[in-house]
Amino acid sequence: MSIESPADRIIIFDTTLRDGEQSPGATLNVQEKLAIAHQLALLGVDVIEAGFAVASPGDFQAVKSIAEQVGKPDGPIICSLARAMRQDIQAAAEALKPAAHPRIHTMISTSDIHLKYQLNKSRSEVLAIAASMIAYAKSFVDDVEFSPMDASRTEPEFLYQVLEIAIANGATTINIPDTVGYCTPKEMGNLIQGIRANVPNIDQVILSVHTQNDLGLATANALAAIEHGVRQVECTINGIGERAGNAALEEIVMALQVRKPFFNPFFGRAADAEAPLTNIKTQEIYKTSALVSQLTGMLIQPNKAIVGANAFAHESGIHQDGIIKHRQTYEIMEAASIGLPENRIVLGKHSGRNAFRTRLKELGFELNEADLNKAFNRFKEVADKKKEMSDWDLEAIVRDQTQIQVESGFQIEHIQVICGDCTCPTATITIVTPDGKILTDATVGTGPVDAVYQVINRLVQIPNQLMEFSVQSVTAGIDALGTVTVRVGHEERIFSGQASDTDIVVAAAYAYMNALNRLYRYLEIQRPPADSVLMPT
Ligand SMILES: CC(=O)SCCNC(=O)CCNC(=O)[C@H](O)C(C)(C)COP(=O)(O)OP(=O)(O)OC[C@H]1O[C@@H](n2cnc3c(N)ncnc32)[C@H](O)[C@@H]1OP(=O)(O)O
Ligand SMILES: CC(C)C(=O)C(=O)O
Repeated sequence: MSIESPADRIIIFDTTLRDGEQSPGATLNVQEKLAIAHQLALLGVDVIEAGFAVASPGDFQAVKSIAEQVGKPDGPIICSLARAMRQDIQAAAEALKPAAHPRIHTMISTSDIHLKYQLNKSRSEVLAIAASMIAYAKSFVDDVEFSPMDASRTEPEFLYQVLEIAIANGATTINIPDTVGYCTPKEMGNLIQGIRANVPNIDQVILSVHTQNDLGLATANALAAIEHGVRQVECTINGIGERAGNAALEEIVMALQVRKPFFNPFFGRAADAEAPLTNIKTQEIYKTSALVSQLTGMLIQPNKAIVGANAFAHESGIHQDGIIKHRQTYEIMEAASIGLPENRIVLGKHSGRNAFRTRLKELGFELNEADLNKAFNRFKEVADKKKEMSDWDLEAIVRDQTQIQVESGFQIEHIQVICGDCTCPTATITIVTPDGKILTDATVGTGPVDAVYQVINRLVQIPNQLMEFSVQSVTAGIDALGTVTVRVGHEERIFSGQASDTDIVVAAAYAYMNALNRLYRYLEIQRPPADSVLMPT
């Protein structure tokens, strides 16, 4: 893809795989990052920030694989973050080599508080580093983005000076981060206005904004920046990211779509102009959101704008009355516009493979034969226990069955649990180890889940701490599928796992095993063979 006339629309820079992955516990492996990157390309994002190549061998490999497999000539720009340091820029350039459109995103702090306490550098030193490192990045790629970190708390005159030097040394995108989510929308507008008025040549580069959500203002700040001339926004799916997260892609995109007549004049268009303000295929939003939530284990709060379970639900009588009479009395957008499946009942235990495949296709899932068979077998098992199968159930089944399996992990063979108010909860579990051994053990616990987790721990023997456990019902009704999400900690890292079943104790066992398999895989990569050098030195 190319960005020929950035003034005409908003460039969507997705940083789910970089800033989003900085959410505690959202660690993704390379295959998971690739799956999300493919979906982001389908969604139509312009730029994918695939990671921070120097951060770890895994991040380097993820950027490289995404550059190879998603960074096609007609695909998005693939970007890696790099501190304003030679080793970071070299790692980014190396990992991005296979991309048709590579971008290096380099950054250095500019606020006095960061200079004094973190970098221990003077303003003139920071100016010199920014100039030389942007020029260095430019020696590898044409497309260089520069971020003055903590820009919103930087003294404006110094910020203007840094940006002027960044442009003079070849930056093609200037990104303004509100790193600690401190700005209000009015201040953000003034900041952008000040930059546009005081930085020479600023209109020759793409002006971008990166807003954090510490005060819940990330989307509002991004929209305020757009009103003042910013043409790229950095955002993440479901708003995940460091601390309280980033501006949510789906909120910005839908605000620009639903309120197009309001935003059009800021692009020099007539209020009723029809062309979209982004390249996003909004019907892919729901699917992307669900995939990111599943793979990161970051649940979506039910009242989350656009993608929350309640976002299109009408509970109260007066609202329902209005909706029945005329939808738009209480709805400003249609669920279908974000690709939300309608809760229609379509299939049951007597349905065949053809109807199953057709319905999945309508829901946007194109499965290969092996995945289709796995999902169909599971569908039949669930349909035996559950009278009505909704689109939501089908989706949970497909995601469960086709989720990226951690290679060489532990598999649960059988699980049996006895519990009740006059018995000691007891779990018996058989697993297959990565090297093919079959092991069985049993124990009692304070409750069925405790018993199951104790047995799994005894069988798997990977030290870990259960940090979070949650159960969500996929649909209403006593026979609903339950989705269990767990997070386990090991030293400084957190790993998540998810699984669905009509029996939530079974779902809990599989979710825990999924998380432990991720931890197991992580521990395996910590011991790479001596000849595997992933990062340039
Ligand atoms: C606002 C943001 O989201 S920025 C992105 C944040 N993301 C991450 O940090 C995730 C990935 N990070 C990492 O894996 C590690 O922090 C690494 C690999 C980058 C660096 O690891 P380490 O070398 O162990 O350094 P550590 O993380 O302890 O400290 C950061 C160092 O970078 C320096 N630094 C921070 N930002 C910059 C910058 N933009 N340019 C140059 N140096 C910088 C700090 O001053 C500190 O250096 P010091 O140790 O000499 O004081
Ligand atoms: C790297 C920059 C853009 C960042 O994430 C921030 O400042 O929050």
